[in-house]
Order: sequence, then structure tokens, then C-alpha cells
Amino acid sequence: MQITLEDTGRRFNRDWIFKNISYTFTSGNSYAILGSNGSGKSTLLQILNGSLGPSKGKITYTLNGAVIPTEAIYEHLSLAAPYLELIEDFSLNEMIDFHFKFKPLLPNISKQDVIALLNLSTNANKLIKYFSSGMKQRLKLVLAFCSDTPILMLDEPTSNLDTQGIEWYRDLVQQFSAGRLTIVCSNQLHEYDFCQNQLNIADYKAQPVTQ
Ligand SMILES: Nc1ncnc2c1ncn2[C@@H]1O[C@H](COP(=O)(O)OP(=O)(O)OP(=O)(O)O)[C@@H](O)[C@H]1O
Repeated sequence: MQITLEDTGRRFNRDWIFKNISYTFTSGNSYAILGSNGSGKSTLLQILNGSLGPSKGKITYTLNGAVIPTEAIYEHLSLAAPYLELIEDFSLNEMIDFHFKFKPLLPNISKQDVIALLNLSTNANKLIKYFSSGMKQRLKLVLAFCSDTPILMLDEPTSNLDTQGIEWYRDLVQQFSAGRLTIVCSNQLHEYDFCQNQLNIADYKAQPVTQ
């Protein structure tokens, strides 16, 4: 799997959030998208996952040499992000069943393994709306990591997690990111220190006009 950005930029109204990004993301590698609050990390991730179009430039997806149209890329990716909601009226059991109707589970992983990874076997019938914010975040992460997709996208992966949860996230990375194209949006080192590649949004801000 390969995602290629060519001279890509995005603006909202008259404000350019970033400009002129030419970059290639390739399977088997992990990438950190870095920048301060409001710099444009989530905006870039949304362009990369096809939910937002670029204002200029081009994005291309290729899998085993074949081009994948942007509208079909969601089938090949898993995303965990603060703005992605779980279905609050579902129980944990129902949420897992629902999610894996759309995305295949990794080979050799069962629904029981997913619940065991969450350490929530006594809560299988509890409604998501009664989960704590940390439990919800763990669930979002497990659903993404355990889906059999070549692309894994994580936006602020340890938000609402305590110290133990952060270690648990880092174990998930070790167990489930090998061979995939992993992209993490973050400004916290413990979320992305495993990434071999870093892309800083500050490097793609519009340059001030010189006299
Ligand atoms: N739909 C929109 N309409 C107008 N402006 C937007 C829209 N979405 C994002 N923005 C603006 O784009 C900029 C980048 O936002 P973005 O959420 O991508 O930043 P971020 O780096 O992910 O921030 P954070 O670290 O706080 O999550 C912000 O100034 C934001 O207000």
C-alpha cells in the first residue's frame, strides 16, 4: 500500500492550513504527523483517509500496483480518533459485532480475544454509554488495531488514557502494527516514538511574502 501526496494543500475559507506537501507513505513503515494544537494534523489525516478533499494538489492510493479510488480507500483503513464516535446505545458485544461486519478481524484473532485484550470480559453486556472515557478510548483503539486493514490511522491515540493505558497502547503497537502503514497524529512523544518517519506541519505553512 502506498499513499502519495503531490503538492497537496488545504485551506478553510481564505486561510491555508498547509501547502505544498509532497510525500509518500509506504506499507511496513510508521509515520508521525506532528504539530502544535490547531496546526492541521487532523486536517491532514482526513485528507489521507479520503474524508476531506485537498484544496490543491493530488492524493493517490496504490495497492499491489493498482490505483484505488479515493471513495474506496476506507475499506483498506482503520481509524481511531477523538471525533469518531462509538454507538452509545450498543453493548460492548453489539459494538464489536457491528464493527466487524464492516471490517474483517485479523486472522487468528477472535471476538473473545478482542474482549480479553480490553480486559472487559465482565462488561460484555454493558452499554457503551456507561463506559468511562478511558474505556471508550481503549475500545476505539482495539477495534482499529484488530481490523485486518493495511492502513492504520491513529489521531491522539492516548487521549483519556492513564499511565497504565499508555503502556497498554504501546503493547498494541508492538503486537499489531508490523507490516502495516501506520500514521499517528500527535504532539506527545510516548504516542509516536516508535515511528521511523516524522512529518511536521510547521514545515508546510504558507511562507510570508517577502518584499
Ligand atoms: N471545517 C472547518 N472549517 C473551518 N476551519 C477548520 C475546519 N476544520 C478545521 N479547521 C481549522 O483548521 C485548523 C487546523 O485544525 P486541526 O483540527 O487539523 O488541527 P490539529 O493540529 O489536529 O489540532 P489539535 O492538536 O488541537 O487536535 C484550525 O485552525 C481549525 O480551526
